[in-house]
This record gives sequence, C-alpha cells and structure tokens, in this order.
Amino acid sequence: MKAAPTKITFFEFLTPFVVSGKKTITIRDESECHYVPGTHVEVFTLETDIKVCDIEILSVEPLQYSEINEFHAEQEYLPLPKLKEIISSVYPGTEQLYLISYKLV
Ligand SMILES: CC(=O)Nc1ccn([C@@H]2O[C@H](CO)[C@@H](O)[C@H]2O)c(=O)n1
Repeated sequence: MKAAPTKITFFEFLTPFVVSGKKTITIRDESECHYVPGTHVEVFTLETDIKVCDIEILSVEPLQYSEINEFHAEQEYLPLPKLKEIISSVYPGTEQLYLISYKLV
C-alpha cells in the first residue's frame, strides 16, 4: 500500500486564502485524490515551493465537473465562473474530479 501524501501545492495567489482559513476546499483530479482523512499535509506554493502552513484532511469525495456550484465556489473563496475557468484550464476535458476538504492545524 502506498503511503498517504504529505504535501500539496496551491497556486501562489491562492495561498493567502488557505493560510487565513477562508479557503477550505480544493478540487483536484485523480492524480491527487489519495489524500487520507485525518492526516496532516504541508501546503506549498506551486510556483516557488515555499511552505505556507499545515492542514488536516477532513474528507475526499468524487465530484463531477458539471456538479460544481456556488456552494463550492464559496468554500473555494472564488467566484464560480473563475473557479470553473481555473479548473478547466488545469484539468482540460476532465469530468471526474475530487473534492478535498481540510482545516488549518
Ligand atoms: C498542481 C496543481 O494542479 N495545482 C493546483 C490545482 C488546483 N488549484 C486550485 O484548487 C482549486 C480547485 O481546483 C482552485 O482554487 C484551483 O485554483 C491549485 O491551487 N493548484
């Protein structure tokens, strides 16, 4: 069995929202769905690989791209059109995504 991942990266412009507790979910593809609830994960900026905080994974659940709604946008601390734009540019053509929720530790 593979060990649970202990690192996650976010676009640098989003990390202040993670650190301040305003952003409490992230939506990723299958390659990043192996985080384990209850484990602690280190958060780094994607562009500069700087550690910003630690989070505890609360849940990981499948989510279709077409199901993404205002409720998710609120928890992402992003306007819904912006959220969908970012996701479709990072994961073009991917319908099957995963909703990862977390809290600061
Ligand atoms: C390597 C890699 O894929 N990095 C990613 C992927 C996604 N995201 C953000 O997560 C939320 C849902 O996708 C949105 O807020 C995205 O901007 C991110 O910060 N960094």
